[in-house]
Amino acid sequence: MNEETNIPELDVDVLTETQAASELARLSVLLAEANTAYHAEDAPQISDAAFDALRRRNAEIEARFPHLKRADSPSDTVGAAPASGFGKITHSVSMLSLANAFSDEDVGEFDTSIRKYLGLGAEAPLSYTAEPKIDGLSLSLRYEKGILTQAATRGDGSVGENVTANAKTVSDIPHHLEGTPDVLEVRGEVYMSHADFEALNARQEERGGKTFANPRNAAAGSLRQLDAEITRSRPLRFFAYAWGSLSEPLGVTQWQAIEKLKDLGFSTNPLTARCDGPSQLVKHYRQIEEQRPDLGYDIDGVVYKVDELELQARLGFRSTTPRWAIAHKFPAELAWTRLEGIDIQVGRTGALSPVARLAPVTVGGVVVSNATLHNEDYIKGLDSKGQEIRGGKDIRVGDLVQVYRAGDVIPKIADVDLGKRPDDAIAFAFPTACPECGSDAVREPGDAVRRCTGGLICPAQAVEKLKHFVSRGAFDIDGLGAKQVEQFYTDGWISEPAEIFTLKERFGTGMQQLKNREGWGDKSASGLFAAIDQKRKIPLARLLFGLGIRHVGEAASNMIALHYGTWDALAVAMDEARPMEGAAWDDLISIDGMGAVMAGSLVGAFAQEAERASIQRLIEQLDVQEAKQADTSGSPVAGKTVVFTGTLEKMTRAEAKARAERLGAKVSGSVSAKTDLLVAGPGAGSKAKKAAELGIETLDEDGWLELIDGL
Ligand SMILES: NC(=O)c1ccc[n+]([C@@H]2O[C@H](COP(=O)([O-])OP(=O)(O)OC[C@H]3O[C@@H](n4cnc5c(N)ncnc54)[C@H](O)[C@@H]3O)[C@@H](O)[C@H]2O)c1
Ligand SMILES: [Zn+2]
Repeated sequence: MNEETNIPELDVDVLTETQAASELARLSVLLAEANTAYHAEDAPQISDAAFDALRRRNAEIEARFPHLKRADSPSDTVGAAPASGFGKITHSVSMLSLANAFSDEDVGEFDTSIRKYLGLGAEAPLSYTAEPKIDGLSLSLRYEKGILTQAATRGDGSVGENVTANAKTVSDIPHHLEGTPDVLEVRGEVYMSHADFEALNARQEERGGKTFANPRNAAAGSLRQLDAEITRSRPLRFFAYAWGSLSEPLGVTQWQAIEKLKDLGFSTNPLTARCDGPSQLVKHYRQIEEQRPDLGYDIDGVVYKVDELELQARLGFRSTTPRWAIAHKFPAELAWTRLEGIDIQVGRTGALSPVARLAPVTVGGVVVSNATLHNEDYIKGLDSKGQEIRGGKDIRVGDLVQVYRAGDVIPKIADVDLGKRPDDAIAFAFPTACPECGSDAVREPGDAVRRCTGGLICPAQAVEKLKHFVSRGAFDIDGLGAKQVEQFYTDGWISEPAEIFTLKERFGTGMQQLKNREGWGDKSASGLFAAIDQKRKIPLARLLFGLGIRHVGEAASNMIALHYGTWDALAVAMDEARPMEGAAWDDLISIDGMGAVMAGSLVGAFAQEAERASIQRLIEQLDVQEAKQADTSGSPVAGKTVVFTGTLEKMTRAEAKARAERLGAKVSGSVSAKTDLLVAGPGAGSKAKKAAELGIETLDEDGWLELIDGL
């Protein structure tokens, strides 16, 4: 069981091949969704630790079943595709991620593997640079003849978002440079200081705007604004630490290049050092770790890079990371504090989530007063398999607990000090009734979570559902955010999504008073009605995502919408699939990325009478747009099954797949008799062999690009 996604997970070593394939499909969807939430929306839905665990699980399954590795494998992706709304910039040199080291031994191994790759003996000199890993987002700045012409985010590593106007508002980013090569692409990190972050959140809070979970999200959310004037009002900073295209080298070592960037007028990090080997690297790491609380900005590790640029060039890249660099991450941060209470929050799907209320404590420069307790077993000291965690120690109100935070969005409790437990502390009794509506809260077999059975009568579920309904990936109604729907709900004006669309007819002129209410600014009622009316016409995928059905995220909604096309077809199919067997069920399960859990949840939502009636009332207010595959007439690959293998040099796997799918092709992860075309880059192995055996047409990357040229 993944603690945060609450989905049962089988051990990797007992998976059958079929289970493994469906698990890889599921993980690719989950990870793609998490990546979009984190990188494209700057609003992570799960913690970094949960994300890293899913990614590791995916890698483990791929290692056991290499032939099942998907064309869109999350192991081969960086970040997320550029968000719509921004112009796109194709990077002349890819912007990649970094491999991680978690221990001193890992650093030793990093040095050893580099020596081995370069054929250097253990004693041969080999220097590195060591510098803080800034927790922000990377940005590439292009200067032509000294003038800043372009700024791009990393995006998916090969295509980023055009944020030129925004970057120009960052005080650390020069608009003109003297004495530069004709082409100079400077790369570095945009970040926000702790002080600016807190002031920004306080301001946002006052205005009823969006607040940010941490400085990284704030920096990313501020740079990635469609209106550069908003970026200008946000205090962003920039450290330069790398480069892309250059018409002339900046030096022969990393160190020289950074010095040169500094001379040109960029801020470079003052804690950068040159080190002679692993022991010096680790020593510098400890020094930086000590200074970390006083830096005033977030860092999450120290980056080591081979100093000689010629050696960097020889070492080159893996699919998503350079071989010549590694990020030595700081361990999870820990602090002890008193647990003052346990609150139960009720979510959109009725899940009762226990939250620890803590005596405020600073963990890594951030004041923490809440931590997640996951579920009732976790409080008891058990994991999802009924095995002991924390040595089986339960968590009680009054306990001294160890809080930990690993660059994480949500702090957790790592340990309990039984020696300091008050004599009168009693085991926590997890409620069996919903604290919000009093309905029974039940736990289905195999589910770690206890859920309120109140459904639509539960105010907590109703509010969370409404908040989700108006969220960015769903209806995204201008001027109607989480705060506003909550207020409408409390006032009794809106109790379900359909009522958003009948607000005007029910309250009409009475709503002029909005203006005078907190959080509404100058937004007039007529402006709000117009924004609501605009969203009556809604794409099927957004509608489906907006319904907030358990397990059905954005990516899944897209696929389901494309599969059924229209609302009517979808609704009929869900009714037919209700017995969870038969043709309609099989058809549902066949959708790429769909598992039995998601399918069951989807069918269940349509089968539940009150929920269905509520959905029906909503549909009557809407004009649901048909989801269509792009026009593929004239496409030579429409209807064909294509497999990509080997290294693609001009596009990422994800891009190749997306483009092929837009052209009407079906992209598969493995070669079979049904395959029509294999696109094989360098390093293509067993798949190319199999294709040759089966007599399947094979093209190299250039051949493929030529085939689809102009489409
Ligand atoms: N919570 C979630 O849902 C979620 C989703 C996706 C990713 N993540 C988290 O994001 C991280 C993965 O993101 P990533 O691929 O950007 O990798 P990363 O952040 O671990 O490392 C790569 C990045 O480090 C940055 N960097 C900072 N200082 C640097 C320096 N001095 N030199 C070189 N690079 C420097 C660069 O921007 C580079 O792109 C993980 O920690 C993961 O947990 C979380
Ligand atoms: Zn309830």
